[in-house]
Amino acid sequence: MPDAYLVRIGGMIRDARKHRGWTQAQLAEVLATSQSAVNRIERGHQNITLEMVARIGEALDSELVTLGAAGPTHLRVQGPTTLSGEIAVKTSKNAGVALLCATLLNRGRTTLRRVARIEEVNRLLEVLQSLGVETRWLNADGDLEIVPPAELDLSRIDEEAARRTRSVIMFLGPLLHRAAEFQLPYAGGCDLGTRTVEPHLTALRRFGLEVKATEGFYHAIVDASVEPGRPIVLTERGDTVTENALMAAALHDGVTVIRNASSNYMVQDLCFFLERLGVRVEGIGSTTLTVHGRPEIDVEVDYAPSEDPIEAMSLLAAAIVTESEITIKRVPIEFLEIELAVLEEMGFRYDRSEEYVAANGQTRLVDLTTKVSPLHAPLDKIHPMPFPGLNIDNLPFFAVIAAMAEGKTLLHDWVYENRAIYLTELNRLGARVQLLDPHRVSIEGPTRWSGAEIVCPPALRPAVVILLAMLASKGTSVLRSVYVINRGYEDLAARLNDLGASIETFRDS
Ligand SMILES: CC(=O)N[C@H]1[C@@H](OP(=O)(O)OP(=O)(O)OC[C@H]2O[C@@H](n3ccc(=O)[nH]c3=O)[C@H](O)[C@@H]2O)O[C@H](CO)[C@@H](O)[C@@H]1O
Ligand SMILES: C=C(OP(=O)(O)O)C(=O)O
Repeated sequence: MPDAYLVRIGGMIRDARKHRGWTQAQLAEVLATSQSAVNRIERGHQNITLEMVARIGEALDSELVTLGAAGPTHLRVQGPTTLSGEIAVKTSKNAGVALLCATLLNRGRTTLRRVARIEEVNRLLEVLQSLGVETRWLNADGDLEIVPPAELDLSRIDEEAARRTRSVIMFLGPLLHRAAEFQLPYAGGCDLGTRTVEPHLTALRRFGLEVKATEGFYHAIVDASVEPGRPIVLTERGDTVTENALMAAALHDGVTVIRNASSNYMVQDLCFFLERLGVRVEGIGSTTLTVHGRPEIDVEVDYAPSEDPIEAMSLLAAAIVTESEITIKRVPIEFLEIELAVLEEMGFRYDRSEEYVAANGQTRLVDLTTKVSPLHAPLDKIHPMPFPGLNIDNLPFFAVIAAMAEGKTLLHDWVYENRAIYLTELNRLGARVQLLDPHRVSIEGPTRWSGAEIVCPPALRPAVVILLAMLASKGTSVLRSVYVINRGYEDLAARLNDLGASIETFRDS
């Protein structure tokens, strides 16, 4: 079994080589070694000296190892670009983070397959490690092994990592069964305006959890004698609140009914995972979930979360803004149907393959091939709804799509206080986005995009939308401080480059 650090170094070398457009044989020739040696190095199957790392870095013109604290990363984009070829959608950030939290329910070893190697996952792994959980990447495919300690050390939680994620809030559900009293740092994440935690606290109170917010911490006290009894009715059909309630119910020795539950993709993946843990969940995919909990879970479990509908939507938007034909493989179609229906109404044409099943054995996937299509604005406004509506995280992509369409499109982002405001940054690239109020933008297309330098807004999806518009923009664009993109996308720049984009990653010297 290769060591995790060798796999990581191998992965970095493979990425840098692909970025250069070299084959393994070409790299081997420059290093005066064999193609099979390069193959072993990239798979983490060969011990590698520092000198070799330095030689490879030099050959690939890539800083594989940096000393000291690295500054923010930026992207330089040359446009306009036409994309071509195929790209496969990675597994979802939001199922990934829910499943990482859910591993805290299990005293046994959990293996998660093809987890997206994104910063949000990295931060949660740091938090888990700080509690004494052993985590290990098994290979370059993103298979991840998680082994909990006999007792979690909640006093040593990595605050800095925790505060950079929103998902740490989902530790509450599993932890309330493992400690009578504990503290969690306030959840952070994207700056989308105030995001409430009240629905989480209301739901978890039914399991005896009382939380006081003091000086940057949630101070939690658990009364284990409290049982949910009658059905838990969520005050919002939110995704993470549903997941928190599900995880609390999983270790509750009895049957818990959750009403007004989200039936979104990450919730479904969590339910399938809970079933693998031996927790029966009835009503998966509906808004009433009945959970048959177990007082103790100690199993060896292997699970493969499904593909990310938001990444699939991002890639559709990339094809549309660059007027390109690409094939997007492994699209979780059941979570993208409304988006595609709206796009069709706007004139978008595409081919879709027969359906096939994701590695979780449940989610239906297709391959989509985009066609260059003249678009027009839809007659009605575009607005998101909890699943099965148009996904809340997909709404921002309609800004860049609307900018390509003839006419005026109204987007109504009722969900987040700040997010629509960031879409006006597209104006710096030539778009005509008018902010009508903090939640509504009117976008007039088509657009003649031209390059500009923009600092990433502190929100994942709007930041990606700007990057996609840069692909279509004439000349050089610079997108500064892209951590926020790396929070939710693995190697996005390199993968777009594989489709023909020209994006260079750099740091301030
Ligand atoms: C880790 C994770 O899975 N994150 C997702 C999850 O975050 P999460 O579940 O944390 O979303 P929030 O609880 O912040 O909900 C998003 C916003 O929608 C509002 N709201 C939500 C449901 C509802 O029925 N009524 C209502 O008003 C909330 O008050 C909030 O302002 O769901 C969001 C909404 O799909 C997505 O943007 C996030 O990507
Ligand atoms: C808002 C998002 O994520 P998070 O809940 O992790 O902040 C998102 O994925 O767009």
